[in-house]
Amino acid sequence: MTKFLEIDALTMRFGGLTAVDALSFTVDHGTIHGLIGPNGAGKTTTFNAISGFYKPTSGAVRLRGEVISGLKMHEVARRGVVRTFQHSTLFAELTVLENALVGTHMPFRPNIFAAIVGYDRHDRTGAEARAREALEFFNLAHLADNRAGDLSHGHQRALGMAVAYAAHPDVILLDEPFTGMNPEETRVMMGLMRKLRDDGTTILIVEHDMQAIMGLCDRITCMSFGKWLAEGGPDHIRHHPSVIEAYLGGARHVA
Ligand SMILES: Nc1ncnc2c1ncn2[C@@H]1O[C@H](COP(=O)(O)OP(=O)(O)OP(=O)(O)O)[C@@H](O)[C@H]1O
Repeated sequence: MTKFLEIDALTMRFGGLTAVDALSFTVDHGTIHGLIGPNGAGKTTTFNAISGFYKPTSGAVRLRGEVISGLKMHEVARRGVVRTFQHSTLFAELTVLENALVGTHMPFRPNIFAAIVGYDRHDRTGAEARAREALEFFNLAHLADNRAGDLSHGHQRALGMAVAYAAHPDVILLDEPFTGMNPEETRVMMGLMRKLRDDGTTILIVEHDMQAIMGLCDRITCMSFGKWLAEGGPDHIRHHPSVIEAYLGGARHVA
């Protein structure tokens, strides 16, 4: 059977440093899959290679058997894999709805301003319906006309996901979505992610908040020094001796 999202012997070198070293794992359709590991393990680099931000030194990423590694970011997005960034990439001066509109055109136009002004009324109507649907999905519809920069931190992160969702992706890559969130915002965000998964979107998530990862993920891959270290459900990973050792070496605790 064709694997859904397959990372196959992915390797990424920066000069003499091998940040990701022949990493292989598979993300199943309709799951929340966590990618964890101590600082510097290579998680963000892996994300960047999957999303098209980096071209891997060797190895491949395949979606439903089709190679997507080495493509440009918007080409990867067009094939259904969209990422959010560690830090907010919203347009603070634009409204919430306008930000979501940018998302509807993410797979098609790298030029974001064209997304707002550069297409005919028919296109805009369809795009606006999709943008409003995304806001509805993330409980942001009542804030559509607010300036994105005026939203609370939690709402801004939800809007970041709505922008990604507006592109109707098959896979959303989330890079540290809980950073800077209070427990209530984290709880709400976890609910939104489950809703997204139950709606059929596959999620690959990098996150340091172990409690959130353990409570959220169907499956977890742990990497260390660029290499695959362990994989399994939260209970398997939580008690895995190599995982515990890797984290203790980095003075962190596994929840
Ligand atoms: N553009 C780059 N040029 C050179 N080295 C890099 C580059 N990006 C990452 N690295 C190095 O690759 C290694 C892996 O970094 P990466 O950011 O992927 O790890 P990480 O697991 O995401 O870490 P963290 O949890 O701290 O975010 C590190 O040693 C880092 O210094």
